[in-house]
This record gives sequence, C-alpha cells and structure tokens, in this order.
Amino acid sequence: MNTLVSTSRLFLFVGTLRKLSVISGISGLNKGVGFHRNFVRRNGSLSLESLGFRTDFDGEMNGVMEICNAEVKPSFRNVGVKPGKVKVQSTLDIENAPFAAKTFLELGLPPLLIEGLERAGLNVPTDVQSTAIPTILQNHDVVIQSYTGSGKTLAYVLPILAEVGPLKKKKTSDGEELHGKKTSVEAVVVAPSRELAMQIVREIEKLLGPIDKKMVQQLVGGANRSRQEEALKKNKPLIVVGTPGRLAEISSSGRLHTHGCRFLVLDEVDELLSFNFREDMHRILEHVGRKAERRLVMVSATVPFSVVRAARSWGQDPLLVRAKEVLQLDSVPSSGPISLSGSTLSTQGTVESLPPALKHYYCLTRSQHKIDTLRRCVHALDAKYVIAFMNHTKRLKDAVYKLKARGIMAAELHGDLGKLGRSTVLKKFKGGEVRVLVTNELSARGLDVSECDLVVNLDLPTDSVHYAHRAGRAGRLGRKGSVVTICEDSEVFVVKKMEKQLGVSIQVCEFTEGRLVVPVARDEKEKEQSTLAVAR
Ligand SMILES: Nc1ncnc2c1ncn2[C@@H]1O[C@H](COP(=O)(O)OP(=O)(O)OP(=O)(O)O)[C@@H](O)[C@H]1O
Repeated sequence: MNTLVSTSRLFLFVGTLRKLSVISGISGLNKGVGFHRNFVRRNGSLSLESLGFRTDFDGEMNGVMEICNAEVKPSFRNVGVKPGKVKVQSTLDIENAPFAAKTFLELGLPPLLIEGLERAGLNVPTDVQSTAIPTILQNHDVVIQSYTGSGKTLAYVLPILAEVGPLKKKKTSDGEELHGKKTSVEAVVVAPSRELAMQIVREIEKLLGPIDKKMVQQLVGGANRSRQEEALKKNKPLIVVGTPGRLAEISSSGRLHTHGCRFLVLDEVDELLSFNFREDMHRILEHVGRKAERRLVMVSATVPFSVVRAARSWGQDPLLVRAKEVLQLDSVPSSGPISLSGSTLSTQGTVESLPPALKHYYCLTRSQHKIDTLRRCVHALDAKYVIAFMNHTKRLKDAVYKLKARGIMAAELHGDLGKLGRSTVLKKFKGGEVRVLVTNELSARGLDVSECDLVVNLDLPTDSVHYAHRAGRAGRLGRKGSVVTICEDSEVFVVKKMEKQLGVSIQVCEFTEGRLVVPVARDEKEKEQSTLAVAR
C-alpha cells in the first residue's frame, strides 16, 4: 500500500514536472541546441556569465529519481543509490528541467512583465528563479532555499506579478487577453525587518513603474500607523509588504482585509518562526487567505527543521525548491540530519546557504586591537563597501568613533536610530559616502547592497546560521567578496565549529605590510620542504 501511494506520488510528480516544462515553453529547448549558453551584456545589465554563474549544465544533473524506503525523493541530481534500495531512472532529461531557462519568457511570465524586467535591466533569470517561477505558477506551495544573494526575492515576486496587478494578462472565454482589475489585497509578503520589507517594496515598485507603483504598499513598524491605514483606504493596494507586528495590528483593527488573498509569502521564514513573532504570525496565518485557496511561499537561505514542519502544517503538499532541484517536502525525514539529494542539510540548515564565490578568513587579535585590525583589513583588501557586525549597540558606537578618528568614513546602523535615521545611513552607505557600516544583527538578513565586498565580524555571530546571513551581505549574485572574523585566541574553537557546520574553509590570516597573508600550515610547509629536498 505504501509503495502504491509512493509510486502514484512519483508519477504525479513526473507529470507535474512535465507540465512545468510545457507551461514554461522549455520543451522548445529539446532540440539539441545544447546548453552552452553565451549570455551577453545587454542594456548594460548583468548577465549570469559576467557574474560568474555557471551557465552550462554538467553531467551531475541527469534526472535520476530515487525511491528510498517507499518514500519518493525526486531530484535532478545524480544521487548515489544505497544498496537494497530501488532505483528508478526517470525519463526526465536535463532538457526538460524547469531550470533550463535562458530568458524570463521561457518561464511562462506575461509579456508586460517581461517588458518591465527589461526596463529594469533584468534579462536572464538566476537558477533559483528558473526553478521557482514555473513551480509557483503551477499552483504549488513552496519552500525556496537558495544561498544569499541568489535572487530569491524576484523568484516569488514575479509569479505574483504574473497573476496580480496591471502586468498580468487575463484570458477571457474567447481566448482574448485582458488586464484584470481587482481592488482587494491579493498578496501579502511578510518580512522580519522594516529595511527588508521596504527593499522588497522597492523591487516591486521598480517593475510596476511610476504609474502603478501604488498597487504595492508597505506596512512596517516605526512609521505612522494611521497614515498607513489612510493609504490603504485611498490606494486600495493589491500587494502589501510588511513586518509581522504592523500587519497583525492593522489586520486586528479591521482596516486590512486579507481573507481573499491568493498569495502569502514569508520571507526569511526561519526568522519569522522565532518566538518574538509567534503571536503576530499566528494572526497572519489565520487571516491571510484560506489554506486551500492561497499559495504559501516560504523563503530563506537557511531552512532548519522548524521550517519544514511549519510548511507541512500550513501548506498543502509543499515542495522544496532549490537552485537546481525540486523535491517533495514529504520526503524529508522529520528528525535527525536530513539528507537531500546526496547533500546533508545540517540540523541548523546552513548547507548551501553561502555564495560559492565568497572567501572566508579569521584573524587573531586582542580585544583592544580589533578596530586597528579592521582598519588594516579594509586597506589590505582595498574594500569599498564594508559591513562590520557587532553584538552590542554601545560598543558599536565606540567602534564608529574610533574608525572616524583613524580617518575612515564610518557610520552606525541599529534599532535605536529610528526609521528615518536608518534609511538615511543606508542611503549614504549605498551611495559610497560611508565606507564602513558598523551594525548589528538588524542588517544580517536580506539587506541588499550589491557592491558590498567585505563583511567583518568584530564580534562572533551566535551560531552558523547567523554567520551565514551576515556573510551573505557580501559576494551577492556571483560577485567576489570576503568575510573576515576578527577574534581572540579563546574564540577560535567557535570559528572552527562554524567552519564544520557550514562546510566552507575559514582560513587563518594576517594583515602585514598592507596585504592579506595566509600563513602556510606547518604540515603543508613540511610537505613543500620535502618536495624541494627530493627535487634537489
Ligand atoms: N535575474 C537577475 N538578473 C540580475 N540581477 C538580479 C536578478 N535577480 C535578482 N537580481 C539582483 O540580485 C540582487 C540579490 O537578489 P536578492 O536580494 O533577491 O537575493 P536573495 O537571494 O533574496 O538574498 P538574501 O538571502 O540575502 O535575502 C538584488 O540586487 C537583485 O535586484
């Protein structure tokens, strides 16, 4: 019986994927065109190749499906099959995979939206967008997990705009396409911080254009609530983006009607599941759409078990969408380390959460010399946009004072600043007026300053999940970047622990004579010397 259920699930999934390829027009790629793509810079925009993304597909992904203990684990990767387990070679070819997309058009997005994307200089979808967009358009509830800076925001914004607002196309009974007009909220996006919510709003406004940008509204804390309620009444937005507290507050006051909502997005979902947001999230989940009718999208670079559990209970047959694979969340065991397509997702869910181009270092110093080390680090790496993380606001202010005294343009960003102060500092940082932004956990999630080339931990993050989100402020969308943790001898074991959990190499380094120096490990030195001796 179990096997029967699983097998039918398998076919259902294969069917779904076929539909995905058909709906996105990807089947048209099945002409042996090959997958060596030459993306060019158009309109001065970034292409994937120019950003260092791999744009050809290798033999790693050849459409193998594995059935383990009567559980279906569909995957595009060539996972190793353990003895005694049934292996099914699926008929899926790489050509049919939903991520094999060169353009947004192939993903089934409407022409007006494509025009908006082109105006914004966006021509080629990232891997996670290529996978997530057709999956969401096919009415699936999803958990999107992909490393920081890989374009997860558009991965859910685009399917929403394909169905909500002026950029969508609606088919009439005679097949003619019309713009749909609705006046109630159709999509709610929840983010854990004001900065992130405002950033998402700007991304949506950019696509909607100046005339229609009022169709999205931010509902964030720290801003005047009655003004937000007035704007809701006047503008009748179709999409609202907000922080949990303010969304729940306005919803309780009866000024935000979301029962007919079709999309509920939880960005940085693992953070939204934290204790602080529990009550507000409860209200939002109960009042935004109906489980059977709304599409639930959960997003984060780090997906711990709590997210898997929440997705199972709040969603309907949710799928796990990653950059190059779609998996059924049902196939993820409920406890212990979960193995997904051969890679192990640690209990903290940090695997594959870091941009591959990022370089990680740690530098030993005494506590009282940390600021000097930071200064030498910035100069040695010739970093232009630096985000330095600390854990306490008072010490953070001292650090800014000391950096300024050493001639470095620095500014502080933390919760005490208030909404206006925070956005002014961010503007200055993005505009290059401030070189080192000293901040706390507030900026660790979602903050997108594309040019950020250096992240420094002046205080250690609490764990590897926090490390991953802090680190991910640099090296966005395939750009180069470094993460330097400045710590004391007694803290090295924590760095080593995070290194293991993250599955990346964090090398010890020094800053000497204006350069970053990575000392050669003793055993490597010995090896080098013995090779030299042999050569002599
Ligand atoms: N297809 C694309 N082409 C070019 N740029 C893109 C594309 N998609 C997204 N971007 C840009 O890449 C940057 C990173 O995207 P985004 O903030 O969505 O990443 P993310 O995966 O959500 O990161 P995080 O996990 O840190 O929140 C943004 O500046 C965004 O505008």
